[in-house]
Amino acid sequence: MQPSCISNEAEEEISRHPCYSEEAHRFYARMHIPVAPACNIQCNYCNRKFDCVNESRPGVVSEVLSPEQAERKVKGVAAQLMQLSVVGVAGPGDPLANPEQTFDTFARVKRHVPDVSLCLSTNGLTLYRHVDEIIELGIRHVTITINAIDPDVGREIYPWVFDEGVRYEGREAAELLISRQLQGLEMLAKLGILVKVNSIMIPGVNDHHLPAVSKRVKELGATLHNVTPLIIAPGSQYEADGRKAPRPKELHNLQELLGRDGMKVMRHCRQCRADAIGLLGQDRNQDFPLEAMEDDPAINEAARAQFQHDLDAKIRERVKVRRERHMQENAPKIRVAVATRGGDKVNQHFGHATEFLVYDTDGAEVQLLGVRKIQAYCHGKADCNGDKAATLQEIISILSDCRILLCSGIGEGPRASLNKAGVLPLVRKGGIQEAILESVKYSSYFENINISKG
Ligand SMILES: C[S@@+](CC[C@H](N)C(=O)[O-])C[C@H]1O[C@@H](n2cnc3c(N)ncnc32)[C@H](O)[C@@H]1O
Ligand code: SF4
Ligand code: SF4
Repeated sequence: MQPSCISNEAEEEISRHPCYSEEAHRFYARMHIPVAPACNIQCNYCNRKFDCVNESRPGVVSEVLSPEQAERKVKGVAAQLMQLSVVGVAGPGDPLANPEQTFDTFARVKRHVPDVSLCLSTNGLTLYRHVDEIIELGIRHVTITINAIDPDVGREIYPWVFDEGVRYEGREAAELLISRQLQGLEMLAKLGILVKVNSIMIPGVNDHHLPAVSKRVKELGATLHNVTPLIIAPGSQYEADGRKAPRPKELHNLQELLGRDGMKVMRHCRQCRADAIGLLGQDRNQDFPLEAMEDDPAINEAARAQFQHDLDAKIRERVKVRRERHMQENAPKIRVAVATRGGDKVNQHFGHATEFLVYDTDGAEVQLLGVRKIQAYCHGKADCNGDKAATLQEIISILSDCRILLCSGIGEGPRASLNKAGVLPLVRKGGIQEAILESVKYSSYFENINISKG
């Protein structure tokens, strides 16, 4: 199969995968199973040791599961969560640095919950060695994190790589990793596997290099490019170096640039934990404690199929309406930030938000621009109790191009500060799209705010 040729079967899988399809992410849930603690490389941004309940970022988990425990948990979740469509292994380390646990887990999931898609997220170092297992198990989605294709850039990201008993450092380490990543990508794409490439935007290291990465991975058959911002992980090398996360505008500009070059770009990544369960942005792991899982729960396959069939119809209808209402490129737009815990609803108090979804609207159509994390929350402070005033200023600067902020509640202090900064906070509940359109109409500001600040 040609890399760029997507079969009907693949189209259908994408339409149910919350990460590959922006529409699916409103309705379909994924489950990450944390069965892979070890890693075979070091990235300067990653620290899996730091554990903090407030943290929601990749590499963080409450507990690592054995394949037996993972099976129990997946069965329990599938019995309760009808919209579960994807089960993936994404850490907390690298799934392919723990191949026995990873593939044993996938085999169990396939046996007991055959209707879910399997998904794997890896740094790609040993991918080429596992292609047969991936095909055999029917794993249809693989994510490879590729931050550089130039070893001189890569050496600033990866201090070491460990392969077959040998530790590589410096340029040599980056060279080996990059060649393996590109090799694995090409092999999988040629076999019709849907490959998503993750790249972390690291200002001053690879930000200017990512268009070249995007071009190369597209040539090799990647389906989707997911560029996410660096999160300054406490205890990481980049924290010690004083590196900074990119500004939302810089990330947005880069995503736009890659999109213009013809790559399909993911904009709704929530940079989930390695044990996240539920709709994107709505982590329900705490609702499914392992101890509460039954030994052999009844999974009603017919009910799951009917439920998902109805979801598909809803998605098709939304896509049709969106196409009809397609937002005019040059129409004046209003930028709206939304505090949400997921579920496609305005349901988060401003003070509890750790991220905002940002949309543009012309008053008739609503378009997701991306996710903005609040970096200041756990910004390298071991107790996560940052200075409140500084945190508020950071949030205001992150939302400064927005005209309206929708949240389920907000205190008087932040309300006044946001107002002063030209962002109108409105307390709303319910569906995001409806709330955005209603708030824009409702607002007597409408005439005054019909030109986007962004
Ligand atoms: C925890 S990793 C697990 C899978 C695999 N080890 C990998 O790196 O691709 C999942 C994703 O989180 C990203 N990630 C880890 N730490 C991060 C950080 N501090 N900032 C941004 N992305 C990060 C990784 O680069 C990867 O794309
Ligand atoms: S490859 Fe993944 S798990 Fe390993 S150090 Fe990098 S981000 Fe962390
Ligand atoms: S981290 Fe991004 S790509 Fe991975 S499951 Fe979450 S939203 Fe999807």
